[in-house]
Amino acid sequence: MLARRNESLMEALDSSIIRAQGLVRTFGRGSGSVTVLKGVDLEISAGRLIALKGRSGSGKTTLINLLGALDRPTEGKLEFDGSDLTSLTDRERDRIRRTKMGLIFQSFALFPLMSAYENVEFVLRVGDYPAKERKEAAVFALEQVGLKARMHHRPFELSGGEQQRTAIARAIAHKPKLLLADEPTAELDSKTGLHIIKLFRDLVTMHGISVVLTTHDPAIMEIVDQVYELEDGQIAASK
Ligand SMILES: Nc1ncnc2c1ncn2[C@@H]1O[C@H](COP(=O)(O)OP(=O)(O)OP(=O)(O)O)[C@@H](O)[C@H]1O
Repeated sequence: MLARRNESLMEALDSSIIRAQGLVRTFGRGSGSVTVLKGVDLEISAGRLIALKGRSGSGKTTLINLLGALDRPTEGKLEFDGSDLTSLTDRERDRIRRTKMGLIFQSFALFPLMSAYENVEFVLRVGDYPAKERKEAAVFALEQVGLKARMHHRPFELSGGEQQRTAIARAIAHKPKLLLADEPTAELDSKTGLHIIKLFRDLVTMHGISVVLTTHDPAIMEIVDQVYELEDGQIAASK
């Protein structure tokens, strides 16, 4: 029994959560158009902590938006957890994003008048979770990010690191398979930023979540499993 469970865990870790082939993203039309991604190939296994780097304007956010089904590629194939994201309707893509992905942004984007707990619970409410499950899931997520003791505080009463922890709790409360984080440490000092990355590492290790984050910070690149660099619209593994 245990052996079988280990086997299925290994299979889960071996399988790809993201498969991108020849992703192209062009903005605008005609002579004013700009092609930011020019054929990105990327395969990300389940249970990995991945950093995406590249100079400003290289297309990191553009790529994160494609992976998060917030935007569609101009050309190319993009599979998430076995589903071909390019062939789905907007509604189906929304459902996959809401149930299987968590998104985290640089600016935390918390509701200022709600406590940390209410911020997390509200998103579960929008996702139609039954009331009892919402409470348990919200408290569990806040516990995981080390914020249970402060969960009834509002964002302005929390430090930047605690606000980002709240945003992470909100992104993991529905137990997603993939977390996408666009410069999640940009507004934090470097020590707090490293704590946040260690939290991502724990989530990857304990729950097999995959995390793809963008960063400019070399210290963070040291900690992740793999760094990919965007250059001239294409991607190269650099660690
Ligand atoms: N909706 C859009 N319409 C037109 N151009 C866009 C659009 N979105 C992004 N771009 C352009 O695509 C390029 C890549 O932008 P993107 O935000 O993906 O870069 P980035 O690597 O995340 O940069 P930074 O590190 O500064 O955040 C930029 O030149 C940007 O102006």
